[in-house]
Amino acid sequence: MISIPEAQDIVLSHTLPLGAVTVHLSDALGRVLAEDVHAPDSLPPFPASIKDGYAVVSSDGVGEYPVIGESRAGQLDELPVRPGTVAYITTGAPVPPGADAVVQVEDTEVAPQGPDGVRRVRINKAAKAGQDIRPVGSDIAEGDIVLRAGELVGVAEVGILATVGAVQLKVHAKPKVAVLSTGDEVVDPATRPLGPGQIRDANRAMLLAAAARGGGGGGGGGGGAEVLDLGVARDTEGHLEGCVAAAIERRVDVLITSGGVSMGDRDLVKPLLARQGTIHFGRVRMKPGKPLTFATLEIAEQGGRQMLVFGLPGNPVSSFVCFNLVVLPAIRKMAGWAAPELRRVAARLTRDIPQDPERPEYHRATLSWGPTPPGLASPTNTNTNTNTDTNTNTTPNIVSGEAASQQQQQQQPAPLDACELWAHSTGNQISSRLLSARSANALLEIPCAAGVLRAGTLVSALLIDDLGSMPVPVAEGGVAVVPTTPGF
Ligand SMILES: Nc1nc2c(c(=O)[nH]1)N[C@H]1C(S)=C(S)[C@@H](COP(=O)(O)OP(=O)(O)OC[C@H]3O[C@@H](n4cnc5c(N)ncnc54)[C@H](O)[C@@H]3O)O[C@H]1N2
Ligand code: MOO
Repeated sequence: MISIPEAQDIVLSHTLPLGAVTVHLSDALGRVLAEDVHAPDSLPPFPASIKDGYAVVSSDGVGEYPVIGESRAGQLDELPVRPGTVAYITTGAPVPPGADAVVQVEDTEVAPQGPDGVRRVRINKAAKAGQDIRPVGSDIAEGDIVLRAGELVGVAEVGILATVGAVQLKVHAKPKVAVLSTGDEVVDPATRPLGPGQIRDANRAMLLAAAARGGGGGGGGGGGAEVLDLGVARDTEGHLEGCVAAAIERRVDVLITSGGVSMGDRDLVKPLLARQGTIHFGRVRMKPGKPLTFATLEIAEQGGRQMLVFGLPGNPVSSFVCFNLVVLPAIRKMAGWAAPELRRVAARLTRDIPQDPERPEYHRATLSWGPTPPGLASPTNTNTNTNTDTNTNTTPNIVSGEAASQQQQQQQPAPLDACELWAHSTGNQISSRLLSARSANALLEIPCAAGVLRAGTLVSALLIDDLGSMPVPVAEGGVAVVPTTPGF
């Protein structure tokens, strides 16, 4: 059996970024740019006022001046401001020729009109040359590369692209991903009541959602695959073969199957893949997901193009974990991500976690950031320890209820450096229990050993969702205990 890092390397070595396609700006979110984007002009394109006030000649200083005109945003007035005069100006408007500073309206007062009927203003504070003016190109200079090929388009990037007028963009194509469930017991989610021996198909809906979401940031926003639902293959060679043929015919880049990859006499996926292509691995040292299978099919009748096939184990949690660990990085690489691997952070366990003596485990957990949760003493070590014994370095003091509440009161407000990421286990980790993936934003990397990792131990965690929706720790009484920068 190979390890997960080996499996990931094999998968990525068979995965190539897809070619470029042109999309409209409105479809760019979550995509990876396939070319550099230049600014065709400067921003601001003219010297622009930062304030509502008066455009002045700075050397004039404090005094009363006639207001010889107005410059408003969107209206270019060519009136020159000569020494001894000022012009009214609004935020974002072009600074008229002759003026070299802006005095905000708060530093002025209306003065009595002159005998000529011209409005006058008193400037109460002398301005320095350049004050409250954004020079031409100070935000973006003409010709600047504002985004580079390989960059992921997020929300701010959409704004940047719009700013420079890039409405047609070259991005990497989205991979086409087909999802197929297998098994005679697996029936449509709409089935009610279930017949004897039946279970509803959880994997297909879940894997379609996971592939469509991709990895451009939790909660959607593109970046995922174009998905195709292939339904459920019955446990016959003929039907399974027909479903794989449908994936080929639809020219998908990736086929994800679930179920039928372990050792049963109806586990037909591996033999079929072996007949039609090359199986690169069929068992991985991991929990859950041991029978994870990866194959490539070369489609002769389609110019020898390659289709990746991931045979995920049928247990829903195994499918979920395997998708994140090996399929998602492949989808990301196809979509142009330069670093498609899951991101790793460190987090401390909030409770003891038993280890598996045979396989390293990807333990589903919800990470949250904050001070030490009630009941755990402040961490004193940064040691990841796999021993079974009660090592004092990794075993926090569990404080009494009263002491815990005193500690909680003292945590108002907690210092920033007393906060860190905490990993809350999702409970029973059996691979059939999909509720163990509920609200999980990380897979904890629990080493293979005959022991227990104690509460307070620091472990590595792979992010499978963004942290923007992580839970907010609250102290007893409902008070938020997440601190801010001192003085904020
Ligand atoms: N003799 C052995 N048996 C098993 C081994 C082994 O090494 N030796 N490995 C076990 C492990 S680990 C896993 S994981 C499973 C994976 O088995 P399969 O991929 O062949 O999956 P199935 O047998 O088809 O189904 C397993 C389980 O999941 C349910 N299932 C399947 N598809 C779906 C679906 N779309 N939605 C919801 N649930 C689904 C299915 O009913 C089974 O309960 O094999 C072990 N066996
Ligand atoms: O690997 Mo299986 O996914 O343990 O249940």
